[in-house]
Amino acid sequence: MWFRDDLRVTDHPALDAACRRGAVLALYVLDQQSEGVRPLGAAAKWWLDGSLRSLRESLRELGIPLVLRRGPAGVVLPEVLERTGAGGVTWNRRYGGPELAVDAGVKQWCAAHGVEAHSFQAALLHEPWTLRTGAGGPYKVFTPFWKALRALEIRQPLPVPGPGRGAAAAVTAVTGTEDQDGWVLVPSPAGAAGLEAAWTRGEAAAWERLDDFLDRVEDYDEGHDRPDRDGTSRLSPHLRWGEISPFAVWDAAVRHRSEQGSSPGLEKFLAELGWREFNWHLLHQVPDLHVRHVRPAFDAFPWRDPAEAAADVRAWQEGRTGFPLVDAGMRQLRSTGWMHNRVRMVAGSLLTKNLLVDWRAGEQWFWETLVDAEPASGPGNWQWVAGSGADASPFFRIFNPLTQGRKFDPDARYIRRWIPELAGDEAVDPHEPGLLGPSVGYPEPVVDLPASRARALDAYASIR
Ligand SMILES: Cc1cc2nc3c(=O)[nH]c(=O)nc-3n(C[C@H](O)[C@H](O)[C@H](O)COP(=O)(O)OP(=O)(O)OC[C@H]3O[C@@H](n4cnc5c(N)ncnc54)[C@H](O)[C@@H]3O)c2cc1C
Repeated sequence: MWFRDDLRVTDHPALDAACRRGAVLALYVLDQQSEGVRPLGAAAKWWLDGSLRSLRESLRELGIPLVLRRGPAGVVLPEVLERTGAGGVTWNRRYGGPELAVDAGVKQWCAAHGVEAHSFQAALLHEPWTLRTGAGGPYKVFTPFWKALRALEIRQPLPVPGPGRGAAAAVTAVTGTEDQDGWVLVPSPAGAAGLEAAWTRGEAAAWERLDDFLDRVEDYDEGHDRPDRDGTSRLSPHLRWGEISPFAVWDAAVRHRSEQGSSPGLEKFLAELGWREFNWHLLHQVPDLHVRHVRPAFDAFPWRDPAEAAADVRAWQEGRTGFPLVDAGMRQLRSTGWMHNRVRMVAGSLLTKNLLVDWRAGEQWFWETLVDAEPASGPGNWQWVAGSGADASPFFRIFNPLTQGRKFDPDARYIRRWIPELAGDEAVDPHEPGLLGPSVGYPEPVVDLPASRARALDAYASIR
């Protein structure tokens, strides 16, 4: 059984199928080499490290050994299958272009060598090729996509397989496993202190978070846009790593609804799961979504020259733009590997519109620093923010980061939490940083908002 972005034992169709068939060996391949597969960012590696350790424990309880290997999966899989003499291999499907190519290669090898290969749907509520518009094409607009998705049946999650299906120790010995410590997924444990403080990785933690969130899902409608509150589920890294399946989340939410009654909060939450699906379906249509514009007109967009914009990009990365909501978010990101969705949108708008920096630079930074970084919702949302994506926010919708701060962090609790320079004097309004001057040690704004807004609109006019 080949584990990938599905580091769990509950609702795991590939594990379930393998256990029904015979003795099971679990394999995880750290593949940073196959063509086109994007090497993981630092925060993602940190998450993977803990998640794999947690998975190993869950599998141990089932008596299933976990073998760890590194290298191109198209080479490692055949080698492991040959060494063990396995009659079959199962996995849950992935949807990124390079990953699909790797999986197709392994399937081909299996067919040529008399090894059965079976893949399963586990990461998405519906396969990207099953949802089609009336004209037969893929959806490019969220609302009809969501309507179509909801009209189809969603299967029930599977239980954890029964114990006693693990392969014999001799099989593991012949395969050879690598030592996870040797992978050095976390080069600087001290540097990961903020991540450690913010998260518990693994399947049990994912379920705990879901249960805790559903107790307050009724507040989600009002609270989901407020970074100063604990108003969202924070399930994104658990979903990213497949520690919990979307089927399990959906099922729990729907059961909550039948017990407690419907609420706008719960419906909004289900719709966010819909946005996750929408982005994965989009990735299936545009496999190089992290570099290719969904709207080709943006290929001619006059982004600023990277060398000229470098200092501004650094200020943005380090949370020193002089716009408190954005800086609070960028500092939250650096410290915890996560940022509130509203702040992601405002930070993205400042970078791509006021600073006129190519969204791909922002996406790359998020890829490096987010614990939930993934190839669909990352680029999909960046293109949404930049205006180049499917069903995107129009380019001329340029957030004012100061107004956004006042609206969504009215008491400046979020800002004060992440920007100590602005936390000291209660009499000072952190939403007006320009008035504070450098005396508090907080930078002046990197751009003039009205002038940069006008520059962005001119740039957009040039490609229309
Ligand atoms: C510029 C930008 C980059 C982003 N990059 C990523 C990314 O790399 N990975 C990622 O998972 N999300 C990304 N998002 C979407 C969103 O910000 C996060 O999914 C959300 O903040 C996660 O917090 P949560 O789990 O508390 O979400 P909740 O509000 O509790 O939502 C529940 C789940 O729905 C899904 N979801 C919610 N909003 C979105 C959305 N806009 N798009 C897709 N799925 C969504 C997530 O799986 C999330 O866990 C990005 C958004 C922006 C604006």
